[in-house]
Amino acid sequence: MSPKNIVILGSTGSIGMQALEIFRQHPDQFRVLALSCNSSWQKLAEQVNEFRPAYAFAAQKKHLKNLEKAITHSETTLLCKRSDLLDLASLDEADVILNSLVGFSGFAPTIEALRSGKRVALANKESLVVGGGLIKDIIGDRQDQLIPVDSEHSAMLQCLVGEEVENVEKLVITASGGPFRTWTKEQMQKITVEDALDHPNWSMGAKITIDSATMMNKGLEIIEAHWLFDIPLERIEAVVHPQSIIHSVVTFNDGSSKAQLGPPTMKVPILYALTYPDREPLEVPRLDWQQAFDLTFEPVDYDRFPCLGLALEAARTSGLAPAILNAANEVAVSRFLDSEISYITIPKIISSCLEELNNSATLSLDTLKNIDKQARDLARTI
Ligand SMILES: NC(=O)C1=CN([C@@H]2O[C@H](COP(=O)(O)OP(=O)(O)OC[C@H]3O[C@@H](n4cnc5c(N)ncnc54)[C@H](OP(=O)(O)O)[C@@H]3O)[C@@H](O)[C@H]2O)C=CC1
Ligand SMILES: CC(=O)[C@@H](O)[C@H](O)COP(=O)(O)O
Ligand SMILES: [Mn+2]
Repeated sequence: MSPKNIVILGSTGSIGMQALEIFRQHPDQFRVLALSCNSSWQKLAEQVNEFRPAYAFAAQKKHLKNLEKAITHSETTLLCKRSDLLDLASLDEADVILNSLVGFSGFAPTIEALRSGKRVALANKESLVVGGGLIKDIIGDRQDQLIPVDSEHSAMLQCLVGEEVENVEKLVITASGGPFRTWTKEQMQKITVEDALDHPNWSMGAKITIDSATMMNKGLEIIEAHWLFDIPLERIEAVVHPQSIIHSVVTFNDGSSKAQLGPPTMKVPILYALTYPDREPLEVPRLDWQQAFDLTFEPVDYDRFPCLGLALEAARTSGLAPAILNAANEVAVSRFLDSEISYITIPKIISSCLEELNNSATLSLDTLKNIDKQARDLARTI
């Protein structure tokens, strides 16, 4: 079989780099067609020198000269215009677009890739949060155009293979509970950036790590599951599972439940999304069933983690509310990472934006870009 041509949008991030590690294990199966970064030009240059893609994109133009100098061959065309990123998302030669951009920056590339008929391996959950309805309209019944990379959604997809969605009673999405699972409200007043970046089970980019610490991540993931699997919000529930070994559970209408398990590594869901519906061998740790280990479960505490409730409320409101939630969250997380606001201020900013901004409009790329900007501007001032 000829190798699959892969475009990685966000190759210098946590998901992008893990995808490249997989390609090192499978050099005959994947060909890197394009890579991209925002500002990490040195990392991108190293990747370009190793994988020799046809294209490389840096979102920040000021780094283009440095990038050019650091690249040791002439096989790669360097790009930096915003529209170039959209062109990469719809390259004729591409078999799969791995969207591992973070935040709203990943939304337009998802739309562009899907509109041009490409298969998207989607790590960028924010795409479905802000514009799930729009995305569903584009793909129609071509469900296999959009394959989740997110570990819980990959787990659900693996449980759903061979099943009818009509027979699904409930999706149970597991949450590690993050670094503050056992902290009291009083302790949570004094959370530092370092505390919040210390995820117990996963090593990820800064934004999603803070989302896990506030449990906004689970709210975003419930919305993501709702659009991916066409299951009403009230039939999706979160449960805290501190070991992150069961990645999610699907319960069927005959009372049977299926779960997908494995030690926490994103390489499994990344590879599955790139090869779906097939599987390929992968060198990652296995569960050792001869060693005793505990799998425990706890209910979610909506009082200590208000971001989760805000996400569900925005999802129920629908319209532009999830896009407002997302933009306000991105700004609040970035301000927290810059030590400008405290951890407990994050949900307050999001809540104010949801209250103050008008959430009714027809969903389109333009209305979503417009509300994203409005919510960001407001969130910066609170
Ligand atoms: N990491 C994980 O284990 C998991 C991640 N996800 C999801 O995957 C997505 C990526 O996460 P993760 O890899 O952790 O994120 P990272 O922050 O590690 O990487 C993000 C990537 O996007 C690039 N980027 C950031 N902003 C822009 C922009 N404005 N324009 C163009 N490129 C940009 C970054 O470039 P640069 O390096 O130059 O900044 C980097 O390549 C997120 O949506 C996250 O929620 C889902 C499940 C697990
Ligand atoms: C690895 C992955 O998919 C993350 O989204 C992870 O789930 C984050 O951990 P939490 O369960 O703490 O949100
Ligand atoms: Mn996840």
